[in-house]
Amino acid sequence: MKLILAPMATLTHEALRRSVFGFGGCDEYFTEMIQAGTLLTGGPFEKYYLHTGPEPDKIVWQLTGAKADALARAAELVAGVGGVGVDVNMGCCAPEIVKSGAGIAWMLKPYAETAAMLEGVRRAVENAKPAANRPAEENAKPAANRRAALRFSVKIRLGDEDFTDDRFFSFIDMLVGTGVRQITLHPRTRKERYRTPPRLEYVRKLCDYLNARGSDVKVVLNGAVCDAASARKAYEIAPAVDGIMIARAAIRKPWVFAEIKGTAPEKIDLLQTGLQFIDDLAECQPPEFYKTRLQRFFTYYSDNVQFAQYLRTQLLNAPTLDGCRERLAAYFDQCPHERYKKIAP
Ligand SMILES: Cc1cc2nc3c(=O)[nH]c(=O)nc-3n(C[C@H](O)[C@H](O)[C@H](O)COP(=O)(O)O)c2cc1C
Repeated sequence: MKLILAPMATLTHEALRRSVFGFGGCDEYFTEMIQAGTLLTGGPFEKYYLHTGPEPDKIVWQLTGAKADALARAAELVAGVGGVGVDVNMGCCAPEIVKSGAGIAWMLKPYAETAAMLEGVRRAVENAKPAANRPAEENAKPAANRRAALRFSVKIRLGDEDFTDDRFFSFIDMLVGTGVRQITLHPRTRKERYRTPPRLEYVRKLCDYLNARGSDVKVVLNGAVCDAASARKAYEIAPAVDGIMIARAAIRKPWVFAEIKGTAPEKIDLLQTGLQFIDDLAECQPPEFYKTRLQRFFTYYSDNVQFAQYLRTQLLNAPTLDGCRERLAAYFDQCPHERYKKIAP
């Protein structure tokens, strides 16, 4: 069973992937959602969304957008860069995204419209040409020997508040009909956001439903997995899943995948891990993004210490990367016993 880093806007960029990789990595890394329209118009920061390090062959591009045509063209572009797959975000509930017609809005539109968008993206992924920045050896191979086309997938929720099993599974029928190869289910409704526990039994129902129809579409479970015990429990609920996807816990603990695999070190140096993240951020992101990316990361990462709120406030108000480094070091100078976090075997 695969362990997968979830897509998280402003969080799952190369610096965070390097942190995860530093503890042994995971099986696939979803990028943060990439705005299809903006990617195509080629803004000054778009190149940063196309970083693939540190494990380019494990990248899954996640796209968001309200326009079918832009999504298809962006899919062709990212698929040309390489990686494992291209995913369409159909679960984001942020009001501005939904209002624009993207994210979960695709679960609420007439099926014909959503199916047409998905078919366009699938064709684009299948037809993508290798880009100039693919390794020359790959491009030189005869077409038949080149890497297979990237996988085409979607990430969804259960739907809107009035969702019913019938409606959910007829939506799944539509997805399968478009040639989707993998479905990640975050089993909450639009309004539930993160308030109620995810209904993981729906992941099992989805596996059973597809299995009963002889479908080979893969299912990935996402929601509230944060350590080995919760991963085990999730897997017991839905043993036919192909993978477990982790979002917030991977920011709090970039070692969470190692923890689940039983390969984490006995103790984690919280200072060194935090400093390394800041160094990687400086290398992988433009200065204009430092502040928001630092804030997002340390909002979660600070949970590792006793005075989390104090550390968070200190770091969120640090004016520069150096200021952030100094404040992080100062915290562990004051609380040296907190620097090393023990990982339960
Ligand atoms: C800060 C933040 C940003 C997110 N951005 C995205 C995104 O870009 N695309 C997406 O499909 N889901 C996004 N999500 C949802 C997560 O991928 C995931 O579905 C959700 O957090 C539940 O998983 P978890 O319980 O492991 O955190 C985001 C979640 C958070 C907290």
